Amino acid sequence: MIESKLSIVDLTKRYAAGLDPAVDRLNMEVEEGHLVALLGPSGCGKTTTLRMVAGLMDPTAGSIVVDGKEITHTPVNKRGMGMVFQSYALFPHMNVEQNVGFGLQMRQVSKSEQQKRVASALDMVQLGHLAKRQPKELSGGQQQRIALARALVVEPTLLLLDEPLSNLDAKLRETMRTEIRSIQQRTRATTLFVTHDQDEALDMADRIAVMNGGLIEQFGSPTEVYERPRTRFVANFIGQANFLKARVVAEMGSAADGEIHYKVDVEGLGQFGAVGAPGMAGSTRELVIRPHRLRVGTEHGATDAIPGIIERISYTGDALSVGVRVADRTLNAQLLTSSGKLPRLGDAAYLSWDAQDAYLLPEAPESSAS
Ligand SMILES: Nc1ncnc2c1ncn2[C@@H]1O[C@H](COP(=O)(O)OP(=O)(O)OP(=O)(O)O)[C@@H](O)[C@H]1O
Repeated sequence: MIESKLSIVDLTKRYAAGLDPAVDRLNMEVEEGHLVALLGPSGCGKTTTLRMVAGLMDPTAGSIVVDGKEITHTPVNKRGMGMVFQSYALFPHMNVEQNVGFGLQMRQVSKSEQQKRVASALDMVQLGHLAKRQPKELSGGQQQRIALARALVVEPTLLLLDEPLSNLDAKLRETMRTEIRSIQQRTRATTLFVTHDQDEALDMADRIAVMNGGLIEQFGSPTEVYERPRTRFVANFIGQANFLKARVVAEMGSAADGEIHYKVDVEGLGQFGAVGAPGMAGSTRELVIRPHRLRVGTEHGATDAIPGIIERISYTGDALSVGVRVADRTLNAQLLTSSGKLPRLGDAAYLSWDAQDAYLLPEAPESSAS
């Protein structure tokens, strides 16, 4: 068994008696060298969790274990963690290299060693040429890179990043994503990364903890949380999804990865193929289909294609996002703009999908009457 770098056990934070806990018995195991994204909507407890791991805030209950040692109440400066918090801005009265070297100075590293390590940390974020600048002479993106160098230079056992890209424009965000990921992979620093941006999490993380109301709803690889969401919340929060309430009529055989291929009945639309966990026959579930997995035909080709009308089109550059009215609902689909003849409002459209792209959620729908 692989020993976790970081174990979070029943971690709870209640800001005041009578308030709901901001973090509610949260459990998580982080493997050495992994980048884990804490992802969730505003107020779900991401920053509170990160601050407790950092030692900036005392938990109400639960424990934090790093390398097998409990550190729940260890003071922040004894934890050996690197942090980039928004509230932890660069020191304004120190130049770039003094900022980056600060942690080493505190640890009484020799002057010559400090110089060497600061230079290499600045190289890592490709800002060696700005070593003598003051923070106010740097752009927002450069400041964030310096903050990252300052966190990395102490070779932290854990790197904690709280929305480190939040103040950057879209283009720089993307560049910095790649940069942080490649630095993290080079240094193998185990990293917790708070974000509310699903694309950032999917792109950067080895594992994603999808949080909701102080709890982790799902912990898994980007592919798992995207392809096999455990709950409607996860399916909705990560990417876009169509939900259809479906009666699971019969088992049709085994699918990949221990899943079962089912025939399902979607009220008003007919019977279709889908996949899900074993044991769902006879129940009512929600079917999740990602918009780009819906095929949109212009002719009634497939026998089980669902006829509809294009009622909304929006252009996103590479793709057209279309709303297709079928019976009493609208399904969202996506078409590549390079895929030939594009639909217009009011056109007839025929929707179909491959069984493996229609996933039955393990969680029962809120009201299971179909
Ligand atoms: N100092 C505080 N006192 C009381 N409640 C707080 C305090 N700080 C945060 N909270 C509450 O705790 C919950 C979790 O807050 P937290 O900042 O951890 O969320 P978050 O997921 O990081 O949100 P965001 O994405 O908006 O930063 C929220 O309901 C918030 O209002």
